[in-house]
Amino acid sequence: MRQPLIELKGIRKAFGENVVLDGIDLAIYQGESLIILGPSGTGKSTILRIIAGLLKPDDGEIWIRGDRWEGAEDEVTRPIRMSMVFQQAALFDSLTVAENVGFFLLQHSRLSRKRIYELVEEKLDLVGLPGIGHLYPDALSGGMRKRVSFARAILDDPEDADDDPQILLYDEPTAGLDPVASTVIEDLIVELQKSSGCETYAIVTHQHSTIRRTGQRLVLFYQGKVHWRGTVADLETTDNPYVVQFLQGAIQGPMEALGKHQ
Ligand SMILES: Nc1ncnc2c1ncn2[C@@H]1O[C@H](COP(=O)(O)OP(=O)(O)OP(=O)(O)O)[C@@H](O)[C@H]1O
Repeated sequence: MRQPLIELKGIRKAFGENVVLDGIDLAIYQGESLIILGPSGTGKSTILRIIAGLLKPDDGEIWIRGDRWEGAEDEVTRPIRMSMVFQQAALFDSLTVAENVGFFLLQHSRLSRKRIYELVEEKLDLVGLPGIGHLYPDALSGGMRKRVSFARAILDDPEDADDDPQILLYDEPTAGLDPVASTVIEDLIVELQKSSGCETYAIVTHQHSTIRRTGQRLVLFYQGKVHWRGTVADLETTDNPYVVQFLQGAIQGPMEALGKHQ
């Protein structure tokens, strides 16, 4: 059987009395796009932050390429580079677009500033925003800000092979965007899988178009547990009551319309 790039086993996380993840098993395989879906407040962003090493689980194991990973908060021992695109584009308003995209390399790499800005321009071109490096974020639309944050996520140091992102994690990449802007972002996600050098990604979303256009394998979370696993094609045929309710947006069903965490 294929070995997952990342595998989570029995992950548990509570905030005070609020048990958000209750024994989650999840695998991400090389080259796939995994969609984590489910209603609000069910721990989707929390699991992404645990995968990214931004949050430690209370219990459970994280395996990377078959080795147990214990140093979730220890950058030095991280055996894999992941990039995360946050729900809010999380750009610094006081920096130009180019400074935002190049931020990490400007701080940490030995590349010249000229070279970094060339790389920044290449990535801006890749996300369909050539020539906007001199602008400040407040001059951009929400969709453009998202695309800038994608450019930042895929920027790496070409002279440092260890710096290449191997997994991209997207937290609700199309939230708050109109249908046309969502389509642009969804196309970009699919395009980046082919052209950015990082072919593996996980996306948290509850937008139906994003699920269908960018997803391959899906897991459905509800109240801290996985209630369904399948493929995009399976969405058409499954009679799993959680999936049916989710797709129909129905109030009736196993998921509370307004759960205590929503
Ligand atoms: N740092 C934190 N401290 C306390 N509670 C938190 C923290 N982070 C998340 N939570 C709680 O954990 C639960 C799950 O949050 P999470 O953001 O993972 O859900 P989600 O499924 O991504 O929701 P949404 O779709 O609305 O973004 C919520 O009840 C949230 O309030």
